[in-house]
Amino acid sequence: MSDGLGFGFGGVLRSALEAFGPLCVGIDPHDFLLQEWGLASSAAGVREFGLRTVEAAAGRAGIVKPQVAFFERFGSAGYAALEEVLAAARAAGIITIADAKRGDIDTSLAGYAEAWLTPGAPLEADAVTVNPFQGVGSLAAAMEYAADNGKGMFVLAATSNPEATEIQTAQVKRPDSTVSVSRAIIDDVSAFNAGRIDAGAAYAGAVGSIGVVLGATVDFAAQGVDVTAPKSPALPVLAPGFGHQGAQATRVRELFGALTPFTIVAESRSLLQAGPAGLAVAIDERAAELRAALV
Ligand SMILES: O=C(O)c1cc(=O)[nH]c(=O)n1[C@@H]1O[C@H](COP(=O)(O)O)[C@@H](O)[C@H]1O
Repeated sequence: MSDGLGFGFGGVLRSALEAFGPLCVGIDPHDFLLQEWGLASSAAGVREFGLRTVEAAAGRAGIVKPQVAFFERFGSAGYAALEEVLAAARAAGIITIADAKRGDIDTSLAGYAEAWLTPGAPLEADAVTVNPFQGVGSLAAAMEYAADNGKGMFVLAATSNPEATEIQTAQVKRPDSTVSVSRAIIDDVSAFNAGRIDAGAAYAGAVGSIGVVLGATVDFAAQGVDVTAPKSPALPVLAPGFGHQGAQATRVRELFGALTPFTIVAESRSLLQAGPAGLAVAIDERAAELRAALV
């Protein structure tokens, strides 16, 4: 399968963004939300929560992001619930990002890539979040696997939580410069995407299969992250931190600058707290606000 030229995950993402705008509905069945929704804190509860969220998102948002942790706490029954939620989203034509934040040495990470990104696998998603603490190089084989299968990955680079600043602003020596850890991760992912495009086949509209996670609460300038120049191929950005964590979705262009066209605006609690009866309206309202802000 080709990628980066509009046929792989980058192409799928581009179509979803064109059709629905950048809103990604997080599926985070916290206990307080299960209670508010009148659901049990159980595998059956998270299953129902996930399926109802997919139903509300269908035709309103192009992307959902189930937070694997909230399903995993119920063991195999929780995973069975997650499989159903992922399948329902796929059947509804919604892009799925499994928020599993996996990281390990390359051979073990390959197992995770197989679990989440193999077409037909029980936990098949369109993309998975990964943690580069063991080095972006440890992700290389998995990134190739993703791209070969028309799938995507989002590599944590500048995360939304305040505790991350110390490690992510640490300086890394590169041949020509010294850059922050966040910047180094973004550069490495961008280099991977560029390398997947055949030499001489540069295509102005290409979108990479591998993206980065950049939290909307981060001060990018202070963290050495450059959002002033577009990447080629375009770099998909998963941007949590909107809504409950304080960033305003309507400020997406101001915050993400040249990266805005492929920035995914992810919100979980701020939408989900509308409850099962109000969720569809909440998604419609946020999607419309975003479309208006991006005109
Ligand atoms: O990878 C993520 O999605 C992620 C990265 C990050 O830097 N910060 C962050 O909050 N997240 C996830 O995004 C979601 C945010 O949820 P809300 O704060 O309720 O919108 C949670 O599932 C987090 O695990």
